[in-house]
Amino acid sequence: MMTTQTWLAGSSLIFPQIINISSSSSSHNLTATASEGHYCKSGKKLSASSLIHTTRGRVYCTSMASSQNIKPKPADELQFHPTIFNADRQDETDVLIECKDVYKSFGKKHILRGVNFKIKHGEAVGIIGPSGTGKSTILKIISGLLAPDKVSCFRILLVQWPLFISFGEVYIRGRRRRGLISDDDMSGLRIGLVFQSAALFDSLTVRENVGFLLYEHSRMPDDQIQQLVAETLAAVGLKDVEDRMPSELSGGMKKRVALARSIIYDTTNNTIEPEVLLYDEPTAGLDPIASTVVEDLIRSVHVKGQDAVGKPGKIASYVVVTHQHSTIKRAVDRLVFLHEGKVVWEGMTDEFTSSTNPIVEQFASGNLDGPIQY
Ligand SMILES: Nc1ncnc2c1ncn2[C@@H]1O[C@H](COP(=O)(O)OP(=O)(O)OP(=O)(O)O)[C@@H](O)[C@H]1O
Repeated sequence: MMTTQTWLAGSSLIFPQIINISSSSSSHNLTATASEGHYCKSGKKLSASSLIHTTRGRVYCTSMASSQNIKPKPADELQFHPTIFNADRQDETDVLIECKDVYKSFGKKHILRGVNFKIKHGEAVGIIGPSGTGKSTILKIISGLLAPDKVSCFRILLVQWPLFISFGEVYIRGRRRRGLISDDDMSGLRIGLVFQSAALFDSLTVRENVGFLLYEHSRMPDDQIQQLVAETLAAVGLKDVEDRMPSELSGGMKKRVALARSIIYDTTNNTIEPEVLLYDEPTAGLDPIASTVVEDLIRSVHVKGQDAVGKPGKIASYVVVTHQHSTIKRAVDRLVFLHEGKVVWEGMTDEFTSSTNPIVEQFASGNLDGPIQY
């Protein structure tokens, strides 16, 4: 088991906090643990009931929820520009992430059984499907927290020579990811994973939490980080909270701080890479209004949206795993439906409720009768 502050060989992702992640694939074991006994650069002891896997690049495993200071706009006032998905006119150069025949089993449980889909630049994609079908698992595989299984087909050629064919891969900008998290595989794209649960370092201030990556791994001077933290907090509708401790924040504020932490980046780095955010059930457990606020916040940090201070968002594409109809309608443009470990339907959000696919129809209506059986 890896403990906190562990550097993964050759990795390019940073995990300020990961909750309840575990994996035992290949040589990398990722397990969420408490961060007791670990210190950040400033010498402060990190305390949180969460794990930190810190590596050089960045996947931000943070949290997300209601942003109480941002008032939701009515849907008809929102200026979103959905990416038109047209299978016939797909431009492969726009593809940021591709899951190609991805398999994943946990022991004898075969969860993913050949998952195929692509995420293009500018897209806002929802992954939906029945419970336990592997939605969170595919997010963890995309972010590099879990490795897909290698499935080998044993074939006997006519000459009786065995041929092994391996498949099940994630491609990041057309390059196959090797192993779990690797610098080579991830260069050119930053991927953030935003967990539903709050996961701030209790012993650090809001400023230190949001600027964690920059304080630890950039050469930016402190005053520049301080300014960037303030700007990023303003982007998610928070002001004058930098010096507060997480215990002094409401639950919704904590989750906004976590979102700020997931979108901050080193502005002195010449190569500004596009960023993809993966949200795992960001509106689960929220009341309808709080859900709307979060859905708009997700839109606002996207390149096609505007943040709380009117600046265009920076997230190139995002993927949301959700069960909430409101989130499906408001926060994403295209849907990927997973069932029994495979993509059984893809379509635009407005096609979801009119689909005649029996699986989608049953899911959309909540009917007990149909192909989905619990
Ligand atoms: N690390 C793990 N070890 C063993 N089993 C796991 C692990 N991670 C996930 N699973 C199992 O894989 C299955 C799929 O889990 P996953 O969380 O991906 O489903 P999901 O579609 O996101 O479900 P839900 O909609 O209920 O959140 C579940 O049966 C789960 O128990």
